[in-house]
Parts: sequence; structure tokens; C-alpha cells
Amino acid sequence: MKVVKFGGSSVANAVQLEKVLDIVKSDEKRKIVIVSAPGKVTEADIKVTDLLIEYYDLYESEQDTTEIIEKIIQRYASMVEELQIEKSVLEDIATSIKGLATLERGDNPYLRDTFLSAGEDNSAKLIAVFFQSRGVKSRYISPKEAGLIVTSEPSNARVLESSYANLAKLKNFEEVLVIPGFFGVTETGNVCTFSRGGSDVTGSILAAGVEAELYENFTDVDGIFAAHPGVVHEPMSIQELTYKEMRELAYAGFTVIHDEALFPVYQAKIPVVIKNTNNPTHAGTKILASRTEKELAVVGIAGDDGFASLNISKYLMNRELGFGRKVLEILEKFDISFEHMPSGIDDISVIMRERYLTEEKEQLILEEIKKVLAPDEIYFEHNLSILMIVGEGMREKIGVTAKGTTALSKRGINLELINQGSSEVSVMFGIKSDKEKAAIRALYETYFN
Ligand SMILES: Nc1ncnc2c1ncn2[C@@H]1O[C@H](COP(=O)(O)OP(=O)(O)O)[C@@H](O)[C@H]1O
Ligand SMILES: N[C@@H](CC(=O)OP(=O)(O)O)C(=O)O
Repeated sequence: MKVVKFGGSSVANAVQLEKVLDIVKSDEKRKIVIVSAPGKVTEADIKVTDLLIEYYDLYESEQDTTEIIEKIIQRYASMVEELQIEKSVLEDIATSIKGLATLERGDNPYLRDTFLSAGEDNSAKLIAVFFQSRGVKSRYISPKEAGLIVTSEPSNARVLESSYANLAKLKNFEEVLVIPGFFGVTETGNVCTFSRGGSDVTGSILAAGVEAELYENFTDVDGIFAAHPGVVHEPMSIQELTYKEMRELAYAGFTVIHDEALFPVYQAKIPVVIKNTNNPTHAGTKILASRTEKELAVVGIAGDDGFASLNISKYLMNRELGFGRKVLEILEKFDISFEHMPSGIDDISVIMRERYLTEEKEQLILEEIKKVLAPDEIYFEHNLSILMIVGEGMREKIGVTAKGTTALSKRGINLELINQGSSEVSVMFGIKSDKEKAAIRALYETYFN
């Protein structure tokens, strides 16, 4: 059995849905189909999830929602019309979208997630009916019916272990099951979504739950490229990656797959393939426990912005027991999780996502650290990007980092930070964000040309 996930670009309109149907029909092992909300095919398109966010914001602030409701329903209506499937499904969809504006506003932490989940939920309903109309025995199953139970963390849910026994039962269905991605239900029955891009996570959970032989993730590119195709012109595509390599690349900007999506399949040792809905005969990129091509030192270069660094120096810091712990405890008190922590003998830097910070929080953090640890110098640095040079092969190769630093220095790009984890799967460079694209191009040229 194979679990197949189709992203927003694959279910964005009727033309794309015909391709989805052909892909599902061409392999009878494709029994579980996870779908996203209609997304973008052209730059001008707006993702239904983004429309639903607008809808929620208007509803929350008690503004007129008539126009946005129409816009959302129209996305589904044009598909129903062009595919010529029964109109009753559109009535269901319209009722569901309009019904959101009757939910109680008050103190409901799950209201936004309930709005957002409607994108994938209605997509799955429509696609199940479409498949049936074309002779594929299929059935819509909601995450609630499937037993996909998640933690009570709005917009950031995680799967609960208890889900897997429920999901295993889906193996017994004869039909092709069409399941909405992106959300689950909490133990108390509330809708709770994963973070953005989370339909990839649903696919992975389902693949682990039914012990699939393969998790196929269909998107709009021929697999994963060695660098972001929007930054490097026609980057080479990667045939194989390990779970660890993919996780590092996804974390640092390869948005083609959600960075938390690989955990369930990694644990269950299920191979993944990233394929193109618009070019399904292309082999795509395989993600496995180990690569057959062992020689390649570096497989990809990713970059992501939106980082800040808290830099602290104190003479003889290395002799002060518990210094690092106390810094992290203070950050924890302010609800900040850290991403990296490069250090020297008398200084440490803590890298975090900018989104956790506000000016006020920064001031309070600085004051508290000054009071508790009396550093010689302490300041926040903003507008940082993290670059990751990733490859399991770098463990055995000498000079990989040196090549990268030379390439950056030749272009006058200053390294703010450098870090390598003990597993040696990646090297991280911190640079100013305005140099990110130039740096990725320089590194790509060095390692791949
Ligand atoms: N290294 C990379 N290789 C391939 N695609 C990448 C890479 N980095 C970023 N992307 C982007 O990821 C996009 C596909 O992911 P996403 O937009 O989530 O698709 P979907 O609509 O299928 O969920 C591609 O169109 C591409 O722009
Ligand atoms: N629709 C959700 C979840 C998702 O995974 O979408 P996509 O497959 O289009 O990345 C989002 O936009 O975040």
C-alpha cells in the first residue's frame, strides 16, 4: 500500500485534479490519498488557506465577510463546474464555509484552526466525489473518523502516539480513502492544525500508521534541487537524500517538504519520494535511511532568514559553572526556544527566530541577564540568515567547510557565526540577510559547478 499526498498546487484547479486522478488510477497500490487545500498554480493565485485566514480575521473583528465567503466558495465552484461533478457536493461545501461564521467567537483557542481546516476538509470531500464520478471507488474520511489525534497546541499540533493504532485500521478499507491533510482532532474533539505546510505531516503520519511501503509526496517540481530554484538558476536535482539530510535542508528553507514531516516515516523506516504532479514519470527524489551514492560530500545548500542572535561575552566565562544554563533558563521564562548556540571560551551566542521577540521582550531579557550574570557585553543582533551546507558525506571529507568560507570571503560576505553539530551532517553559517541570495549562489557554484 502507498500513501500519496497532493500539495496545494496539485489540487488548485480542475486541470490539476485530472492529473491527480490519472496518477491515482495508474497504480492500484495508491490507496490512501492526502490532499491539501487548493493552492497556487500561477503567482496570481491565492491559496485557499490564506483566504480562510482573511475570512477568520474579518469574522474575529466583526467585519463584513460576504465577499470573502463568495471568493472561497468560488474556488471550489469552478472545479465542480469544470469537472462536471454532482452539484450537491458544492452545496455541502458552501454550507460548511458559511457555517464558520456562525461559530462562537468568544474565548475559543481552536476557532482559527477550525476556519483553516475547512480548506483541506472541503478539498477532500470534493476530490472523493470526483474520483467516484470517474469510476474510482473512493471515500472521504475525516481526521476524526480516522482517529488522527493530536496535542492541544493550536496552529502547532503534534500527533499523539495513540493515533497509530486507530490509523492502522484504515488498511482494511477497500476503497481509495481521501483524507484532508493539515489537521487532526484533540482528545476533547477540537480541530487543531499543524503549522503551515502541515499536510506533508499528515501524509507521513498516515504512511506510518498503515505501514505503507512508500510515501509519495506530489508537488509542482521534479523533486528536490540542490538549492532553491528561485535563487539558483536551474539547480541540479537530487536523486537520493537521507532523512537526516532532508530534515536539515527543510529546516533551513527547502519548503518543498515540511521540516517536521519526516519524523513519523523515519521512525517507521518508510521511504519517501518527492514527485511532480505535472511530470509524474520523472523519478523525483527519494528520501531513505542511507544513500546508495556515498561519495557526494554535499547534497544541498539551504538558507532561511528571520533569525536573531543574542551575543554575550564575559571574561573567564568558561570558569563560571551554569552560565549557559542560566541564559537558557531566562529565555525559557520568556517562552523563547533557541535554535543554535555557538560558543567560545568567553562568549556565547544564542540564535533564535525573530518571531519570538518583541522590543519589550528584548529589553526585559537584557536587563535580567545583566542582573543575574553581569556580562561584560551583551546585545541582540537582527536580520540574520542561516545557511546550511548539508551532506552526510562531509564526515569523511576534509576541507568542506574551508571551501565554503573561502567562497564567501571571496565575495566579501562576512561570516557572523559558524557552527557544526557533532553528527557532521551539516555546517551552519550565520550571515546578514541582505547577503543571503548571493551567499547561496556562491556556495552552490563552489560545491556543484
Ligand atoms: N530545494 C528545493 N527544491 C525544490 N523545490 C524547492 C526547493 N526549495 C524550495 N522549493 C519550492 O517548494 C515548492 C513546492 O512546495 P510547496 O509550495 O509546499 O508545494 P505544494 O503546493 O505541492 O505543497 C516549489 O515550487 C519550489 O518553489
Ligand atoms: N494548506 C495548508 C497546509 C499545506 O500543507 O498546504 P500545501 O500542501 O499547499 O503546502 C497551508 O497552506 O499551509
